[in-house]
Amino acid sequence: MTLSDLKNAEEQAHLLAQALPYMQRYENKTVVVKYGGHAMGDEQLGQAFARDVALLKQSGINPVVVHGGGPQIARMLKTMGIESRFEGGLRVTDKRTVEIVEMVLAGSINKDIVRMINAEGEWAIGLCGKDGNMVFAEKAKKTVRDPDSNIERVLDLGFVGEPVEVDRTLLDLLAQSEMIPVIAPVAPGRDGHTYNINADTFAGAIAGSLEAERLLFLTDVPGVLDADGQLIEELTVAECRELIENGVVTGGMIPKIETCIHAIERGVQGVVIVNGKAAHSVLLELLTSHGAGTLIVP
Ligand SMILES: Nc1ncnc2c1ncn2[C@@H]1O[C@H](COP(=O)(O)OP(=O)(O)O)[C@@H](O)[C@H]1O
Ligand SMILES: CC(=O)N[C@@H](CCC(=O)OP(=O)(O)O)C(=O)O
Repeated sequence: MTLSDLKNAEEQAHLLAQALPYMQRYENKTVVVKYGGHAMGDEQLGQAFARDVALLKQSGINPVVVHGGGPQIARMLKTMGIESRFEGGLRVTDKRTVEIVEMVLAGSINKDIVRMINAEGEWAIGLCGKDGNMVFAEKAKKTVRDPDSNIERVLDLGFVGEPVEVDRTLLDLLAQSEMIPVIAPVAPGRDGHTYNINADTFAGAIAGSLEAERLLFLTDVPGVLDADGQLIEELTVAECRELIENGVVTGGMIPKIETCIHAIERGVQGVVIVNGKAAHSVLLELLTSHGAGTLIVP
């Protein structure tokens, strides 16, 4: 059952009673929600997501939204006639591409999410890593192993960054205020360049710095799927590594899983990958006994 299905006060009271222990558990705690580009696009679902975020804040929880926008960037690049390709789940980003990435992520998508949360009566504030010196990045140093020769090769991904410094000052201030931060994964380097950071990686860095109680990934699949396409409800870090190595996890799921592993190793209490295409997946995951998706544990 979703909140929108509720028809009468009795049902609402029942649901509230069920949610109360969970609300108390997360009270004054930080929950980082990574809203993936594939989970976006439908206005009603987007508004349901915004309502969930607003409800968390109203319940005394500290929600921090980090968003992606891969498909939206792809559309804009196509319109502008710019070719784009991925290596190991990351977009190879040249100078022109990083400008479009910043425009789409820190511009239109960020402000659209802010608009939707504000429409729920809250005060969202749209940011990226540049604001308040929040995040500094370095050029990503990624390698891939050639499956035939087993030789490791360094990838030059251009202006793809990895977050190397996170300053939580601004986010701590916002946590004590009415504001809900909505953050785009773009950050400057100390070298003066702007870097495109995978939104999962960025969300992991923010969650780690804030010592978040939970990190939730909203994507377009029910969770991590096995080789037969069945949902895996719980995974250990070792099992995650195995799934990447044997090729069951590919594409955009690779940075997501890698982020989960890092986040767990840095002390984030729980990491969950859920279906952002199901209405109110954030509330259902956090505030009901039937949490959905894949839970990653140490
Ligand atoms: N084993 C797997 N289980 C689930 N999804 C997978 C798996 N391997 C690859 N994927 C892909 O990962 C995608 C989610 O990552 P991504 O495209 O980056 O989404 P988002 O925009 O939400 O970050 C899924 O749509 C799916 O195509
Ligand atoms: C380096 C890199 O790949 N950056 C991503 C940033 C957006 C993103 O991660 O969006 P999703 O969460 O929707 O996939 C990109 O350019 O697509």
